[in-house]
Amino acid sequence: MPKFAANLTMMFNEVPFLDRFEAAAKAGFKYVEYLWPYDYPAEELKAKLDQYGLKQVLFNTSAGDVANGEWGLAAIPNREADARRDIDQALEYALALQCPTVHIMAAVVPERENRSAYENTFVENVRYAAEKFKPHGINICLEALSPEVKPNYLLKSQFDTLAIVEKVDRDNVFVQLDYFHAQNVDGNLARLTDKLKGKFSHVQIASVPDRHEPDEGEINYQYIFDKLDEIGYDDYVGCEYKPRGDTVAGLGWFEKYKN
Ligand SMILES: O=C(O)[C@H](O)C(=O)CO
Ligand SMILES: [Mg+2]
Repeated sequence: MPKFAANLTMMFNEVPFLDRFEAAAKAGFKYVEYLWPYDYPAEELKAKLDQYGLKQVLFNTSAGDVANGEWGLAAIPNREADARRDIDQALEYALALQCPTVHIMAAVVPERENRSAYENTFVENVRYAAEKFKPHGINICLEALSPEVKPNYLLKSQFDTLAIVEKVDRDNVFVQLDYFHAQNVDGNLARLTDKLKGKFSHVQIASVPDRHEPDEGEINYQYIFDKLDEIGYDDYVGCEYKPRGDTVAGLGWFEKYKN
């Protein structure tokens, strides 16, 4: 049965971020993920995890200058120093939070830019991270984002991500399989899951088209959860969705899966 992680960036936003750990634990979650930890000292976040008996299972490297259109630095040519500083900071946080996986964000590729230069930069920066994280047993995930959410992001299809993972060729680098994006871009989710078996190590879920709870929309998540069990997937499933309304009121779907 999947191990569900509350996404504290998207869920429980009825309360301030630091109160969401308690809210998630009270709602029955044992695992959490969120996009970025860097606004808080790692010690403060670890104290919250310990206080409420939660395990951190994922966070991202920096998004960069979001106000100016950046969404990740690791693929931007000539920004390697910034990207590797962010990777080093992510390692510090992953160690402090005892977090097993870091999602390395790539970048938006502006129109008319040389796409292969971005891909090559990303491969080298991910290899740098893979080698720094390996001695600590920390994995890396790379994620495709649908153009509807993030136009011109380097990775669009799950197969773009798989191609980069294979080019990086390090055994602690995997696909982050976000079924919301996968349905928007690739579809054919059952066959896709079979094709990615063994190559993905973190899953995220949300309804399509509205990115709400997984109990609505065009994806039959019960079928997907059974599929994940069938292939022996025993990593985490991040609930990266915008609640329709009150977070707790929307957790009826979770009742039967409480870990
Ligand atoms: O947006 C997503 O689906 C990613 O998981 C993320 O955290 C940043 O793009
Ligand atoms: Mg995602």
